[in-house]
Amino acid sequence: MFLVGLSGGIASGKSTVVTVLRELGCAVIDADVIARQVVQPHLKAYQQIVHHFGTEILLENGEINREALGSIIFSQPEKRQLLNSITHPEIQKEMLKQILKYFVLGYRYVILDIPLLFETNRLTKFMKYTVLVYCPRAQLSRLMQRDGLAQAEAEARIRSQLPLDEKRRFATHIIDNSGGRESVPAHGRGWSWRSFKVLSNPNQAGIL
Ligand SMILES: CC(C)(COP(=O)(O)OP(=O)(O)OC[C@H]1O[C@@H](n2cnc3c(N)ncnc32)[C@H](O)[C@@H]1O)[C@@H](O)C(=O)NCCC(=O)NCCS
Ligand SMILES: Nc1ncnc2c1ncn2[C@@H]1O[C@H](COP(=O)(O)OP(=O)(O)OP(=O)(O)O)[C@@H](O)[C@H]1O
Repeated sequence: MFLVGLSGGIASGKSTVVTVLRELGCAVIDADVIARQVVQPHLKAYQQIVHHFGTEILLENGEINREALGSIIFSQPEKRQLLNSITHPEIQKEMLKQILKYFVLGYRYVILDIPLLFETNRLTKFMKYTVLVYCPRAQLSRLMQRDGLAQAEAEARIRSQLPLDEKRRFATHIIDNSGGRESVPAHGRGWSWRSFKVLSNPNQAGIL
């Protein structure tokens, strides 16, 4: 079995690409989904977050207030580092379990959607390919629109990650997601594999 790492900047279109890959029958493991699961009340990461960030970052029902935690960690690098050190080991353990599940099910390729793949560089050595979803020009406006953020907040989130052009140097394959939805042929929810332009794909058939 081969692992394929899929990454990109915040709001560059990873989930949109993943929707299409899932429709094509690919096995996809989503780190953002797992990141939500591992901070459910009373799990280890939850307890550590409350210990370090205080009960002010909790909602009334005891769950983590993601908006409040986000506004702390995207503006304070040392707090971001702290949150990463709490959550990443738990996320990686759960990813490993899911990889094993797909291995047992007989999948030849498993796609790992990991926003911080290139920042957490040590994971890339396990990947057969690394794919970057790339859309530098539209990223800021898509992020502001999707999350209802002011420009300064959206820019802080983008700055909390490696610049797209640096990530680009590490990726074996690049998917250009600059094209708008209107350029996409009517299909399903409006997306198809043809929506995206693969810029460098020596082995595209191998991925799919
Ligand atoms: C800060 C949190 C609470 C914000 O939650 P929210 O629901 O608003 O955003 P969501 O989780 O959907 O993440 C959206 C995007 O933000 C970016 N992002 C998330 N965490 C980080 C981080 N620690 N550093 C840089 N970018 C990040 C990613 O591009 C991600 O796709 C949440 O992202 C979190 O718990 N992050 C720490 C865990 C983590 O590193 N997740 C990324 C996957 S490994
Ligand atoms: N080609 C496109 N044309 C227009 N809008 C797009 C395109 N691709 C994605 N979007 C929109 O941009 C926003 C960000 O896309 P998406 O959520 O897929 O990004 P992401 O990389 O998964 O984000 P995150 O890092 O926050 O998880 C969404 O609102 C999505 O609908």
